[in-house]
Amino acid sequence: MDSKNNLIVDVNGLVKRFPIGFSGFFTALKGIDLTVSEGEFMGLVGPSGSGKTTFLNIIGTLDKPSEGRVNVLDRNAGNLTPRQAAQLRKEEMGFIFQSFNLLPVYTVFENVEFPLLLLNLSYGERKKRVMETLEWLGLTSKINSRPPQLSGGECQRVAIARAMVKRPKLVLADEPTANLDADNSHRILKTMVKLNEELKTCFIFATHDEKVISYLKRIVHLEDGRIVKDISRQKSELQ
Ligand SMILES: Nc1ncnc2c1ncn2[C@@H]1O[C@H](COP(=O)(O)OP(=O)(O)OP(=O)(O)O)[C@@H](O)[C@H]1O
Repeated sequence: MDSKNNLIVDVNGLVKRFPIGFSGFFTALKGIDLTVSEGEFMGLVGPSGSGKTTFLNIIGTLDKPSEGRVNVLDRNAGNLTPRQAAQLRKEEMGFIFQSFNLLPVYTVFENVEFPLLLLNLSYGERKKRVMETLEWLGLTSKINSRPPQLSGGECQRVAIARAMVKRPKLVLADEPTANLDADNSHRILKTMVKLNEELKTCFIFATHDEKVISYLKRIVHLEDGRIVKDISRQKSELQ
């Protein structure tokens, strides 16, 4: 099989510079090469300021490379117009953030349904997908609750449901356990492993949380804007 066919992310010579002051630049990513294949469960790991979020944002088409080629889901991310990037995100990617980003006045059902409204599916199809996804996440009894009535762990499970409901090939998760206690962290991580294994969804994390790291099948270490180690692990080495 041609391995190019199942690449979700293909990055070559990525450099990211941010303008600072009047004429200066800060170089956050200093020449990154990386490929990620379908169904991986991997993380960008490294100290604060090493470039994890910057890299994740570029993979997620939320920011553009300064130099280099970044292919995501067979598109050249550097050449997408804002409209094309938004289309790619809404159709093929899921995002999970540390702050959950749920809509507080809407119910759990409505929060999870939201990405499907952007895809013009019928109500019947939306309802079927939302209910199925809430069942995977163990949230069926909470469909009519609103985020302020939920615990942090439940809110993050709603956020995972919202990211998964359109069955994206790629989910990007930036410090998804930062606001959770240890029990809830393990619970949502186990859920994500299960979704990765059953649906073959590719997960890319940005994290320095040891709990998250203990579940990763591949760890890409960043230091000062460069990849310094890329380690794949056997199932027996994982949580
Ligand atoms: N918009 C920006 N303008 C200037 N510098 C930036 C900008 N965004 C990020 N940086 C700098 O780029 C470097 C990498 O930041 P990034 O947020 O990617 O790190 P990180 O590894 O995710 O850190 P953390 O774990 O603390 O979230 C940091 O030194 C940061 O200050």
